[in-house]
Amino acid sequence: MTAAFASNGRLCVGIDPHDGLLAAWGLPVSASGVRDFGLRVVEATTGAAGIVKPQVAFFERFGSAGFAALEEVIAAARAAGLLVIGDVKRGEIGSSMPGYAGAWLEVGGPLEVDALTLNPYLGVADLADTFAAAARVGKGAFVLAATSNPAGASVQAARTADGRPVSRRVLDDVADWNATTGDPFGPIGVVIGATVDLAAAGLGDVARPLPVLAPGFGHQGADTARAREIYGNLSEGVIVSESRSLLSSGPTGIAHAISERAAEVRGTL
Ligand SMILES: O=C(O)c1cc(=O)[nH]c(=O)n1[C@@H]1O[C@H](COP(=O)(O)O)[C@@H](O)[C@H]1O
Repeated sequence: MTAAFASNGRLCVGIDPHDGLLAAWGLPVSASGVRDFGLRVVEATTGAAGIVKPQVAFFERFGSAGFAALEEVIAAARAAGLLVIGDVKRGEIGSSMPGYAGAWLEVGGPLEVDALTLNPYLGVADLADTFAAAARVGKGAFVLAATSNPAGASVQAARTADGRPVSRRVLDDVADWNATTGDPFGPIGVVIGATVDLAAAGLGDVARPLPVLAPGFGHQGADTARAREIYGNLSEGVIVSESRSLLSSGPTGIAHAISERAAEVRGTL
């Protein structure tokens, strides 16, 4: 992860082709529209930032044509040297997880990404084989711990039997798993929204560093300039992720917007 930060930086550009953005970019709300949108974002990111995160939901809605579009976008990003985080938010009982691991982590597979987002609602232990599958091929995953949406706290701030909030238990389980690999700083990270009050979520005093995918900046209200202040101890692992705040610059303005934000992230983190 340290090497990835050095080569690809710590700004992640979200590829979220909302209907309104497609219209603003002069693209149809269709599989070809999301394909062209994704390819243009990849082109704009190349040379300006090093990580992209396609939001699979916006592709999946077009069925097989949407997945074909996503395959093209992922392939173009990887060919350009960008790291790709598949925002798929998958999570299943352990016996079904190999299906997802095969889909997103298999080397040479059509949807191969460098890391994917995982939902721990069925228990972090049932994700462990997927963590191992990722680690074996030099990939990673980000497990939802404290999400940026206000509704998330209703579950994530609840206390587990030992008194820890769910969000803290998820983070601790991920950090414990990383420790077994001999590389405590990854390969598995957590998602913590920048809109979250870390102290209230039981995350204010984490002593072990780990990768943190950090959405919630820009459109959802958090200020990128405050990233270090928001994440405190966890700042060393933070990847700032922004979608609409960059994508709304339009096809002609986005490359410049990404460059500026990347410089801001470098200066802040
Ligand atoms: O896993 C994510 O990326 C994610 C987690 C979270 O807690 N909050 C969150 O907004 N996201 C994703 O990050 C993106 C945020 O987009 P913007 O609000 O437009 O920057 C969306 O694709 C969300 O699904």
